[in-house]
Amino acid sequence: MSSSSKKSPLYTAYSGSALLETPLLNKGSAFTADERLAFNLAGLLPPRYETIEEQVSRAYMQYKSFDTAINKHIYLRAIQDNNETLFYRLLQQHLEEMIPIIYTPTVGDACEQFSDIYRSARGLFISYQDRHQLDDVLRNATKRKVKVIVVTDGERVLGLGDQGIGGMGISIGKLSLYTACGGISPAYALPVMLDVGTNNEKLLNDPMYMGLRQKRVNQAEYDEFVDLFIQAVKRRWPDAIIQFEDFAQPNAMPLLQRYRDKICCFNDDIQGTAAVTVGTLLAACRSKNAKLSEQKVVFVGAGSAGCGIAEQVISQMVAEGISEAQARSQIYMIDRFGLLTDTTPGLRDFQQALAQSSAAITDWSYSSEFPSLLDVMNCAQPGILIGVSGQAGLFTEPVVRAMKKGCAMPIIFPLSNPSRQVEATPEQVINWTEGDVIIATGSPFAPVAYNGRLYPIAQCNNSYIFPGIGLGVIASKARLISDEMLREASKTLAAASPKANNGEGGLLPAFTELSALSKQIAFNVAKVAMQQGLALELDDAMLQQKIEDNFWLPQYRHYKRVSA
Ligand SMILES: NC(=O)c1ccc[n+]([C@@H]2O[C@H](COP(=O)([O-])OP(=O)(O)OC[C@H]3O[C@@H](n4cnc5c(N)ncnc54)[C@H](O)[C@@H]3O)[C@@H](O)[C@H]2O)c1
Ligand SMILES: O=C(O)C[C@H](O)C(=O)O
Ligand SMILES: [Mg+2]
Repeated sequence: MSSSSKKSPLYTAYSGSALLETPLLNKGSAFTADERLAFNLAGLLPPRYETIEEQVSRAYMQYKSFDTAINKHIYLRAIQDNNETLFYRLLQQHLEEMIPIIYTPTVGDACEQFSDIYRSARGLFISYQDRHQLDDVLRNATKRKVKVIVVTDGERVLGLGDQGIGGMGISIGKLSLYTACGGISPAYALPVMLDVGTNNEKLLNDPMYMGLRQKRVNQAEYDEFVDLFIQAVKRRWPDAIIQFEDFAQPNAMPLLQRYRDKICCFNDDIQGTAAVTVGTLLAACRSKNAKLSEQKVVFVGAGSAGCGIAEQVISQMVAEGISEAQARSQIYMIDRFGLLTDTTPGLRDFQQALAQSSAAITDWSYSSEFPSLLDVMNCAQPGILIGVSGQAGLFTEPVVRAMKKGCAMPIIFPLSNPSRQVEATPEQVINWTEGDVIIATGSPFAPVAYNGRLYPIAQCNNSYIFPGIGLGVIASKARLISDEMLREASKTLAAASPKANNGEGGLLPAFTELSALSKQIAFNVAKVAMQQGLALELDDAMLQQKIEDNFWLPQYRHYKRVSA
């Protein structure tokens, strides 16, 4: 790849130090002699003209000099805030090495330490106090033509609970993947943090904490604020995709239900997670010649992710030919107090439809009020176990061994993030099942050597889904994101599984394949959107062309000057 793209020149009114301080435009030492003259840069840069490849070499050398993941993260974020093209070029060249640094697990530390490691502004911090001037706030965004917004209120960041303003780290991380893996130009990507306070006492008492120093506002105030935000976005960027990220359980589903038919939005933790998990389950079932509809599925954590996945699993089982009632009878949701049944008090409405009938478990033996995870393993003998509890260590040795007794090749997905919240490590699961297991985790884990075999560990993370959905929506100008579009993303992912296709290799494609996979997801998802009348009518060649045209690559463009 050359360091300057063949694209037409970009006209800009910026010059001098303002140009160097604009991360979307800054090329640093790669500004050519002509550009340095035209843009008043003489003397502001070391004299040697460098290619982007040379800049990447230096940046990588510096990156390597940091020995902790968080310091590497801070370093990469500094490059992002200084020169976005260089940041994405560096990432493109070292994707597998750097994704765990800009995304899970390190992004979890970055959220927890957000105020301590804060260096410079990015995105929009919209506090409750700004609620009557939201149009002004949105007008201040450095990005003018926003197409994707990742918004959080920081109340449930990964499995780390309420991180207040630190949630901004996750919005930034998700959008970095939109660009690195889905080709969405960084010029179109806006991270947003809605600061309504925090209930995290540690943060409230931390003198460094940069967010509103108050408890979270009450529900009525919250709902009104979020609605004002959504309406302001609709006025400013009517076609933008809004991705809800890491909202806590009481708000995640209600917000999705309130807005999903009105604006182009989705909840990543409910729908993105469901899409990636069903896709990975389909691949896992196919690789052992089984059908998903034949399986009993146990979830540990009946929250946004667990219930979102469970509903999609049920849809998939029905699509395979069993009745909905039968499919529901094969789902076991376990939360803090054990199995959810129709006698469990205080269930949320989205949990109720997933509760087991107490009549179905009358012949089970268990000692507490509701069956525990171990009871469910012994009595239901499931083929699939999914962890989305955010609680480390819940898949204990007795639990995994009990599961193995009832199933020759269990499918076990401890999906909680970041790595330290995982329900069991891959190494433990492989040891306790004597290697007869299909495993995927939410955060990255190194391959595990067991009995002379090396087990690659698939990362079942919604990052396989959202970049492609975003690209497909942008290319086809889809108005909404439907369940059918998400199901299509699952199918596309499952079809790309090396293990299911060839009997060996990873359960999911490597992250280095993500750009190609995202284009495929974009294409298939856009076709479904068109069939549903939700998008532009394009023939296949035109759609393909739109996807390519919208796929931004980290290459410098030539600049020409316009007068201010
Ligand atoms: N891999 C992925 O792509 C992915 C996507 C989304 C969420 N997640 C992870 O899943 C976890 C949960 O996310 P969520 O959005 O569903 O959160 P959530 O808060 O909505 O749900 C978590 C649920 O776990 C339950 N729980 C807590 N302790 C438990 C215990 N000891 N036993 C059983 N259940 C228990 C809680 O009561 C809650 O209902 C997080 O760690 C998150 O990082 C992973
Ligand atoms: O952020 C991730 O890595 C996945 C998911 O959205 C989560 O909340 O854990
Ligand atoms: Mg999330």
